[in-house]
Amino acid sequence: MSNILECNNLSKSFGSKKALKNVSLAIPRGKIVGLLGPNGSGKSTLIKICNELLTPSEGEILISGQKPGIGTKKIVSYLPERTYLNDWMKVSELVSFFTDFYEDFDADIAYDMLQRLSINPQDRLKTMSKGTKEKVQLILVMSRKAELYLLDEPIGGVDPAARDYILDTIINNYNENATIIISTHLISDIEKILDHIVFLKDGQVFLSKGVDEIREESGKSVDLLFREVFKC
Ligand SMILES: Nc1ncnc2c1ncn2[C@@H]1O[C@H](COP(=O)(O)OP(=O)(O)OP(=O)(O)O)[C@@H](O)[C@H]1O
Repeated sequence: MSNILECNNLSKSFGSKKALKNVSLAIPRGKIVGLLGPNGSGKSTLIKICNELLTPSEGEILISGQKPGIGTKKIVSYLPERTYLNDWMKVSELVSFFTDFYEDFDADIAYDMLQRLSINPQDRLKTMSKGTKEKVQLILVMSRKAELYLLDEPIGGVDPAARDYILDTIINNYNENATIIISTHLISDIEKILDHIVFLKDGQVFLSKGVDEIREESGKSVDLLFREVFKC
């Protein structure tokens, strides 16, 4: 089967600023991938190109063999770095909205995860703390049966005690043939669930490798390797 994501010599410029430079990547299906890099290294730019929010300056990106567009929106579930949901809505209304909007949305899974995380579906988003809003958004995104999940900074506002629980909930609810790409700075929290990592440095791929391979070759955790590679 084809790779879920392929970038071929992908570049993106904003004026004279090159946010991505000749990025070539192949991400197979069924993996949990950490898209890691310091501030400004191009992570969100890459994710936005996957979602057609930005267009490449050069090169191409293919999702399941297709350029980003209507076809790929059906198979990609995207959690943006900033919330886009109407915060006057109740969680139950958001679940209905997603049910109407996405054919692959499973409301039962969403309600099950909400219950496990003790979130009342009758609460309005605007009355919730930042971390709880993040949980709701993540639950909505992960309740689709997508082929590719793109999560841009999913758990930054969630307290450390709840992070593991959320990660477990995600892992137990998603389809094993799907791929999850997670952009995050919380590497130590998330590395136990990662199969593969991509390090971006100044808009270029510095490293793209299996996590087990990294540990075997270097004897280091991903978190430690990141701190060494990107030492200020
Ligand atoms: N709309 C834009 N206009 C101009 N420059 C931009 C724009 N969006 C991003 N950039 C620049 O592109 C580079 C990559 O930004 P990007 O947001 O992709 O980084 P990131 O790795 O997601 O960073 P962070 O970890 O801080 O979220 C940065 O230098 C940023 O300033």
